[in-house]
Amino acid sequence: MTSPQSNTNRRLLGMVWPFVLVVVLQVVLGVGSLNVLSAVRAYVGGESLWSKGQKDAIYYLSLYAESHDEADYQRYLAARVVPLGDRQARLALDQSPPDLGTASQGFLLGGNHPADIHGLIWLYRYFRSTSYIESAVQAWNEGDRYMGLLADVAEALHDGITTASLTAEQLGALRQRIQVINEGVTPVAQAFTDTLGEASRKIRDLLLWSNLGAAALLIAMAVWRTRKLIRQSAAFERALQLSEERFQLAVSGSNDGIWDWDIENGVMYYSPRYKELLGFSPDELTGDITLLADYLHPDDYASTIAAFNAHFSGHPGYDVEYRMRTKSGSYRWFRARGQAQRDASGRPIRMAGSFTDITDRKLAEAALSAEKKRAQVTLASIGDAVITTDTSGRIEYLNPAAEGLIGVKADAAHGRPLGDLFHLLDESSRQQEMHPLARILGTETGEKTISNLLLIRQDGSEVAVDMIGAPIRDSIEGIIGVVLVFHDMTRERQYIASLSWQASHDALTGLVNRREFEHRLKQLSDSPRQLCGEHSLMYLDLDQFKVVNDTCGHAAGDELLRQVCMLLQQRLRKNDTLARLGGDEFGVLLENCPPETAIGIAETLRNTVSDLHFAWNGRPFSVSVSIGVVHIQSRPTSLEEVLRAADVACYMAKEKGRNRVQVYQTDDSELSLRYGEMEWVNRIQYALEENRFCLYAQDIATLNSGKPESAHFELLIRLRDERGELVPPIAFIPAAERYGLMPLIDRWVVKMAFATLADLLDDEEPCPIATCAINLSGASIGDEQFLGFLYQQFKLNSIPPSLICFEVTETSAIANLSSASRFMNELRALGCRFSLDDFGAGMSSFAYLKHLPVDYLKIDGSFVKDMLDDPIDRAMVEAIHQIGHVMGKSTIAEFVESAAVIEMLADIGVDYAQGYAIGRPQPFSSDFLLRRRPAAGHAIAHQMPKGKDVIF
Ligand SMILES: Nc1nc2c(ncn2[C@@H]2O[C@H](COP(=O)(O)OP(=O)(O)OP(=O)(O)O)[C@@H](O)[C@H]2O)c(=O)[nH]1
Repeated sequence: MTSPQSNTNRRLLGMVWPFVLVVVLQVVLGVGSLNVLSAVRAYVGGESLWSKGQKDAIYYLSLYAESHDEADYQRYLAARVVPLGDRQARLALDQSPPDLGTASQGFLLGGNHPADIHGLIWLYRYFRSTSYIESAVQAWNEGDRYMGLLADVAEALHDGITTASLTAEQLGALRQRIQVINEGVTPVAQAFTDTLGEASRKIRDLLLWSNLGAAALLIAMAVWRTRKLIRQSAAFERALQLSEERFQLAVSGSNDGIWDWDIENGVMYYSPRYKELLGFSPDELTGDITLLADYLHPDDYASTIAAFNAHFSGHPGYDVEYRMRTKSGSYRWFRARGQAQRDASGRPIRMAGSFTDITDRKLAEAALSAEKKRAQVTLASIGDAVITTDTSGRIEYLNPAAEGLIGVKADAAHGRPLGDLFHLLDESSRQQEMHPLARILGTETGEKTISNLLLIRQDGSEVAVDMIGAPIRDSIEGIIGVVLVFHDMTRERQYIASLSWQASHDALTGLVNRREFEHRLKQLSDSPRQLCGEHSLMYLDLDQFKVVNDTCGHAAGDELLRQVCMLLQQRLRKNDTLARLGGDEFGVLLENCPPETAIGIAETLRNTVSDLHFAWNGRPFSVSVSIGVVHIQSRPTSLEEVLRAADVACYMAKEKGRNRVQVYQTDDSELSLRYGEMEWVNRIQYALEENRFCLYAQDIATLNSGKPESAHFELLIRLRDERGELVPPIAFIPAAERYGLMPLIDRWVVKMAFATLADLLDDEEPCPIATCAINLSGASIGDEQFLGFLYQQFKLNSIPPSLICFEVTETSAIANLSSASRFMNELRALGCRFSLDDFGAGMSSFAYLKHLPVDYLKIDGSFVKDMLDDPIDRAMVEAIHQIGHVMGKSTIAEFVESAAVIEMLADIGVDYAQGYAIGRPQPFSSDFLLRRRPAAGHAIAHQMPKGKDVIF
């Protein structure tokens, strides 16, 4: 790996090498020039010595020729050493190869400075053939030739002198020759000098120009290189700018912040976007790396520092997610990524990176994770078995319900093919089912619901299941597996069986219920057997059953019902159907049973019940049953008719004193009457729909003053029949009571009465009414919904409750004693009053009276009517009045038809009287009410209850 330093050096070298080259060239040129000049100078100096040596040699030889002094000759020899040395050097250099040692010696002999020897040799060797040097060498050669001639002369002269053989002429000739040589050598020496001088100048000029040229080249190169560098720098700057722009674009496009940490100097740079992400402006948030610690979420501190340390110690890349506090104080999630720059020793010196807001991603991840957890918890907690497989059918996941269903733990099942763990059969055919995957992946939508399967486990045990399968798809690979959901149907099957049992049976007794009974009866009447068979239907109703309930509670009643059922069942044939039709009513269907046998069986059943010794908590009860019998074959009729006939027959049995069997006879007039009663059901319903009921009011007078109290009256209902004739209540009330229509009639009465009263009360005149008495049936009192209806009506019409007195019959109040007294107490708390109608008719009355919170006792008309003639009736009236008074209740006598009766009642002290002698019933309307407006100053003040909104 190359270090950044060596990279820098290489780049620097790449930039400056041309300069280095030129400088080196310049230096080489300079050094060469100096050498050349130095050598030229040495040659000039040498030549001077050479020339002087020549001249000295000629001079001393001329002197010797005259003086013949050996010393002069020796001087001549010494003087000629320099030219001879130079000659030796030249000749040594002219050899091939040159003899450099001899040449050096020669130059030294030539008197040259040893430091110049190298330059002399170098110049001669390499510039020998250049024109000026060559000319100089020619002159040097020529000079040496003269020195050779001089040597010949010197030798002859010395020989002649030393041998004294020399003649004057010879001497003269020799002197002449010396003179010639001197004359010949002088121009040569001059030429040598000139040539060298010229060469020296030329070389200097040459070197000068060379150096100038080199300098010019250097400048040119410097200019060229600088321009190139400037161009490169501009291009580099452009590229840098472009890169910076791209970087900025990328950064702003990525929406990331940037941080740059100069580790060595501890300086931290945060980009404006970085600061913006934390909610700061660009000139806020300055500081070093410690700033991170201030804003970092305490829980993320350790992991962030660990990531830094890991990266510094060699882990590639720094990538960490943490929460940071923003300027507003809230925390957001960020992802910081970075890379450290290191020095040659690997020590981090700088670190920079990006800073991304990942809060949304984190929230999405958290939501996804919560979703996943929810899905996992859901899968773990749902009752259905969920199995997922890959596309080859190998199991990937089982939820706990699936583990339970197939009897294999998820770990053991993982990776195994489905077929290893269980297989599926069609429940009815027990044929092997196609592999679920093949069925799911074979369909177009991929979803498949298969019901009625049997899942066969590894151990062979079976479970009834329904299966829903669907492919699992992802957005890349398409189908990646299959999910199978198995619903264990075992409980459903049991539940359905139980439901169907419950739908057709009575839970208390286990007998078939009314629905099933009617179904069987219908099947029988529809079947061909009907034609050839004789069947009978019985309707059984226990006598005074509610006495058991009222005195010992419902548990006792239930037990009695169970015991009666058991006994009845024992007395019936196997194919007979005994059903509980409701309450204490039972039905028996006797198939293929002649009338006489049926009557016999009915008697047996009656006797069985009356023989039952039922006791609860030691208290014995005598139990009996009334039975109505219908022979079905006797008159082919509809199912409803048969049932109604049996009901009517049973009713007649009750009417005749109970504990008896009554056979339905079509010509029985009593039965026909009851039967006709049923006709009223439809007529009443139509009358309600068509609003054909109307109200009459009958005055009730106070007997204290002997005058009727105009503002006290009882409302009486009438029905206008289809032909417009008035029908008295006695004609339809029994039917309405028996067939459950009284609550409807009561509601109609209350609505109509309240609306009429409201009209009058709207009037600003004083209220004329003291008491408006309204009859309520037994079915309505004690009914919570009816109570709610009354509250609503009071509120809707703003009727003061103290205006209303509800009349209930003694029998209906006693029949539902506890709920009736609760009902009365609630309304009395509101301000309403109650009177007990037909009092005395029941004669169990007095016992119950103290439990009933009534204000008035209405003495039954049967006692009042004949009291003038019948002392017993009179005594009854007196008794009722006295007991009523003792209990704080006012008394009202009904059926008062004469003034004598009024007088007698007044004598007894009875408080109020009602009857024809007081006033006949009149249509109830505003006129009726206005006629009863009291004299001024006698207006009746009725209080609306406090907080009536709350109460109503
Ligand atoms: N213990 C108990 N009582 C029930 C059940 N269903 C209805 N009853 C009561 O059975 C009684 C039926 O009374 P009725 O048949 O109207 O009157 P009764 O007292 O039998 O008098 P008669 O039929 O006129 O002889 C009512 O008091 C009901 O509340 C039940 O499942 N268990």
